[in-house]
Amino acid sequence: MPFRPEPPFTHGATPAGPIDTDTAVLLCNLGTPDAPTAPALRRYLAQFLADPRVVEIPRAVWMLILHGIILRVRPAKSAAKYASVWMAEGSPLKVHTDRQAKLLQGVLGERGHRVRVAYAMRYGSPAVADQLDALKREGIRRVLVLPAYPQYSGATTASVIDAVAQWSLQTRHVPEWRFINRYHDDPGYIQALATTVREHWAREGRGDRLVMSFHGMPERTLKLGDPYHCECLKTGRLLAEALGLAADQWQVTFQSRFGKAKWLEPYTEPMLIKLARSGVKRVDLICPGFAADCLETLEEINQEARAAYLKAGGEGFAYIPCLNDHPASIRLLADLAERHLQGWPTREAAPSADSRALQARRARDAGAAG
Ligand SMILES: C=CC1=C(C)c2cc3[nH]c(cc4nc(cc5[nH]c(cc1n2)c(C)c5CCC(=O)O)C(CCC(=O)O)=C4C)c(C)c3C=C
Ligand SMILES: [Fe+2]
Ligand SMILES: [Fe+2]
Repeated sequence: MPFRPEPPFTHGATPAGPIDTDTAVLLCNLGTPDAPTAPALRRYLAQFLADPRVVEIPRAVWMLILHGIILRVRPAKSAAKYASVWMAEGSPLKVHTDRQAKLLQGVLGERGHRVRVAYAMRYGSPAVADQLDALKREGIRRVLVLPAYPQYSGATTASVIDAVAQWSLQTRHVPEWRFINRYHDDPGYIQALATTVREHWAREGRGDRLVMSFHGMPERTLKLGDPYHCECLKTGRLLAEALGLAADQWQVTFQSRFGKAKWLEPYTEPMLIKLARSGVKRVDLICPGFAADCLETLEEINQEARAAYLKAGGEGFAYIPCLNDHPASIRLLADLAERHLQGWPTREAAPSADSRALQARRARDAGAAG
């Protein structure tokens, strides 16, 4: 198999990127369509839903269902939903992730680290492989991969690792890698979530119940050993503890069911309807598993689930936004990165071509004198 062409290599040359460094942090999120249109959705869903990490049913059967039914029906429906949350600069997921990467670059710089921060999307653009190619062209030799998933799952975190591994398979000179697999119980993450809840309460008042809604997964993945469910529950418990909530003041639910199989329960929307019918008048809803607002939070929760709760008799529904570019969120990402960068020379100035040449001359002179 031919390898990707290597960028030209010159001994002693300084890295060619905007920062004189050979270390990068690659922030990776799920991905999103390029436009809120049926053709863009078809391209995006075809890539996303063909990932064997995402849909674990026999390939041949699934490809028939995917291409024969899902990609004919779903793109138009999903495009209309995306259109309802699209921002002037693009898809919310991409806009927030882009901002996170830029702010993270700034904070790590302020903390004295010379690192290049870039972001990539697992599906769609900017693709993981394209970003890794670009980083290599800038002279990057070490990459810390930070999947923007606090809770590990095979469908998300491991799929990002697959994309990096796939690129590695086609690359001659592979960088040094580090991966952050999870941060679901990281004190900084829990505190960042607690801060956004408290700020929300201070601004808008407090509901009767805090519902923590996580993206779902097929239930069988739990039985097959995926740690996702346990990590969601732990995040929920730690957040409730940080906020001093009693057992009847919070609960964890799972949203975004896809397909007909049983997914992790309780499902968010039916639970909200149940709460409304049982007399819980005001709920606050947070989605702790999403590092950035996206279709699943802005449309499915803040539009559809809100409407279902109010229709069932609820009187107040407050959606608490994802961490996005909140200062506590960027601090969290910087703390995570800093911890995992340890031992890599990000605090040393990368030697310039001149200083390397000087060192070489001194070594030569010392050799000649001795
Ligand atoms: C946060 C963690 C996520 C897990 C776990 C996850 C699993 C998962 N998702 C699907 C199917 C779909 N998800 C879709 C959107 C979507 N999913 C996540 C995150 C997780 N998914 C995000 C952040 C988003 C939003 C992307 C955006 O552009 O805003 C969609 C596409 C939208 C739609 O057509 O409804 C699908 C489909 C499966 C099958 C799965 C686990 C097996
Ligand atoms: Fe999803
Ligand atoms: Fe959804």
